Amino acid sequence: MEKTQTRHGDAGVAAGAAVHLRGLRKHYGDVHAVDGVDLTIAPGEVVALLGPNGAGKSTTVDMILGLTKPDSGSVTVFGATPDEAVAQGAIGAMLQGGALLDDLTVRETVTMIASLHRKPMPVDAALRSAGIEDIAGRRANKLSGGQKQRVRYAVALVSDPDLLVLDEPTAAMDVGTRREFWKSMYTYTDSGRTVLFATHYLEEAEEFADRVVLMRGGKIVADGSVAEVRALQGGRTVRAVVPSATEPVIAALPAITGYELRADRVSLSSNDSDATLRALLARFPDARDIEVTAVGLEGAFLSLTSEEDNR
Ligand SMILES: Nc1ncnc2c1ncn2[C@@H]1O[C@H](COP(=O)(O)OP(=O)(O)OP(=O)(O)O)[C@@H](O)[C@H]1O
Repeated sequence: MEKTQTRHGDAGVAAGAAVHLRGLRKHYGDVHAVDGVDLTIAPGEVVALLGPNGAGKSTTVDMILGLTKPDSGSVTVFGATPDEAVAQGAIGAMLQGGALLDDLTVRETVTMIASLHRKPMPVDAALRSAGIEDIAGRRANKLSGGQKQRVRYAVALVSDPDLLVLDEPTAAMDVGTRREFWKSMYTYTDSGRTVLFATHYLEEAEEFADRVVLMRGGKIVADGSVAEVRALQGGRTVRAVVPSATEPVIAALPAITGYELRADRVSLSSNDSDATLRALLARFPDARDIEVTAVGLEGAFLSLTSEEDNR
């Protein structure tokens, strides 16, 4: 829970934060795209922004980058306005479908962007980090979707920014390319830089983020470490093969919040897996291949983003 800040205290927090959003709002007619977001990201944090389609992630990202002006509320990036932070090269951004110039090669594209910045990293270092040295001579119109994404990543990186903001960075990448991409991100975050990325891939958030911010209907509905957000949706899943299972008995097992019975396979959602498992074994001694797993981030995501809008 965030504490109420005094004017002076809030200014102090804002100055020390990588990203500081306070009372941020953006409405389009009746659509409350972002509806009162408070968020402070400390330098060095790797934060995943999650939420279903239309939750307000891109609009939030656009306001952090100064591409969209809020209706009300404030945004600071390392204590400066977004425009100042961008001008200083402090923010690198990789946006969904950011345009690339078809006639330029990959190297020319990255070199051109580097020339716009005061203290860029060497172009070769950016190409290497993005894993695109081997296609440096290729024109943008000859690249696959995943390769284009990596060029956008090199473009975001070349100013050597302290904050990287990535909107669905791996959307067009295959599984192998995604792995490579995140490996390169590790190198970047190891040096203490800050990353905010919006994603639809929960496993990416689970694996790479220190912190998960879950949005729904323009508001933040959960914010914490992966383990904390997962724990908001307590409970476990008990799976077993139960040849003699019958639906009425399964449905009456203690502590279950849901069940599925397919042929002889039983899957039980439980908020006390010990009690459920004991009763299952007592009723069905032939139960075998038993598995108890914690509800993943996906379970928390689904439950937190699909509840009725009653907040
Ligand atoms: N320029 C705009 N004009 C009107 N409505 C907009 C505009 N931009 C966004 N919206 C609306 O604001 C809401 C939030 O959109 P936003 O793109 O921020 O969501 P998102 O969480 O990024 O979704 P997705 O996962 O689909 O990218 C949506 O209902 C969207 O239709």
